[in-house]
Amino acid sequence: MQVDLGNVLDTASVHGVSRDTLERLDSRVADAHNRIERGREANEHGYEALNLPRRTDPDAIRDAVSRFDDPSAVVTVGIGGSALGAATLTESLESDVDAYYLDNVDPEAVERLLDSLDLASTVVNVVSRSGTTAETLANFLVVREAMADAGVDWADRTFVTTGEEGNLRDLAEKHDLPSLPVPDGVPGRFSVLSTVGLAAAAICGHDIDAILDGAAAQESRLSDSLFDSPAYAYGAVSYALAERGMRQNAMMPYAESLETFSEWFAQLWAESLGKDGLGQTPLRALGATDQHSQLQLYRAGPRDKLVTLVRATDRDDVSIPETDLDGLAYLGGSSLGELLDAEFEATEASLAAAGRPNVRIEIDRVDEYGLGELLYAMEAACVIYGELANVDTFVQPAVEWGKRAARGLLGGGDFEEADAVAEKERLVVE
Ligand SMILES: O=P(O)(O)OC[C@H]1O[C@](O)(CO)[C@@H](O)[C@@H]1O
Repeated sequence: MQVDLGNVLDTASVHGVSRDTLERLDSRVADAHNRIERGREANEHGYEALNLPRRTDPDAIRDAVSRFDDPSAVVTVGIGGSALGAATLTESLESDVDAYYLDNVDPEAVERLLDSLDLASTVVNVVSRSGTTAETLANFLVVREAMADAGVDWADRTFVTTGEEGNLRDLAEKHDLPSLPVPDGVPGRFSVLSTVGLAAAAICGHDIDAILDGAAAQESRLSDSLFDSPAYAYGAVSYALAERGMRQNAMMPYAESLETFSEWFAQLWAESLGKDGLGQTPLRALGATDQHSQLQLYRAGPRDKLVTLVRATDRDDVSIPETDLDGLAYLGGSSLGELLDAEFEATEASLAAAGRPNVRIEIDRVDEYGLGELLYAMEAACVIYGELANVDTFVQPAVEWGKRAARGLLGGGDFEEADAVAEKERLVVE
């Protein structure tokens, strides 16, 4: 994996950073790295996430899911970091096992999925660190009833990934369900390289050792200089640009298989860095498609965005047939991969020509190793950004208000937040 910072330098973009600025920033990176290393060595909450490549036990994960012989599908019932990491892995890699995610409570979508499944050959993986998340538990109760209605012994097709306490742990113990622990000290958005993200990947037959090997490769690159660590280079430069007004970061992978990665990145970046009025808003984009929908804004809209362009340098390819159609001969005999690369490089240069900062991230292939590298590097980038911004990267207190309001609206307790919902200001136009 490599990161190319060329187009964020002040020689390439307005609001860019000078090499002198990067050198000064590097001394702050050294301090932040030392703080991170102390946190890792002490297994401190959050920093522990960066120890996962060495701490996660792939054999324990494989053993736990080995009981489910030859499933046709796996449904992960979870939300946020309890679903997005697994989804990123399974939707980036090919498998004979269909992987689905119930990470919302849209009744039509839940019903449509359950109606489509052969529940007798489906594995259900219920994932919740807290074991109390309303959406996850509600969906599990619906799935359990659907399995019972289908004459399927739900306890025989279900395993649970959860903390040591909470409703889900109680349920697992009550019904003697197979379960996997969630790692202590690792917030959900940082847990993809643990049981939380790797169990579904293992059920789908993916090489979870290679995922961890890729992550370990990026772990080995963490250093006291951003010039020696792709992860720290990306995180530090993202921070420096946010300080210069680039308060949005468009994550734009040029690979359909990385579309869900952008969703995972969005939670990681938003929930970690959106604190104390600070943060950098992650935008989800996909190349080359969003050149035809969002590039106009990125290139000619407000000068408030960093664009992160991601691609694999090696991929399977499809030839474009020769053609005698006027004006299209230049495409004939080329390939879709060559066209995708040309679009990537043209978009990169187009942004630079308009003085719009952009970073290039390249992995070799979208395979288990490459995904492990990319995911670990983004987590480490997020951690160093949080240290430089001096925010508490590993908590998410702002999400609790809405949870209390929703629970109160459903009669789950007396919460003043629910009262506030009833007092909404109204100006209705029909
Ligand atoms: O794994 P849990 O405890 O169900 O939480 C799911 C998600 O909800 C959040 O706690 C936010 O509400 C995320 O940080 C987390 O990934």
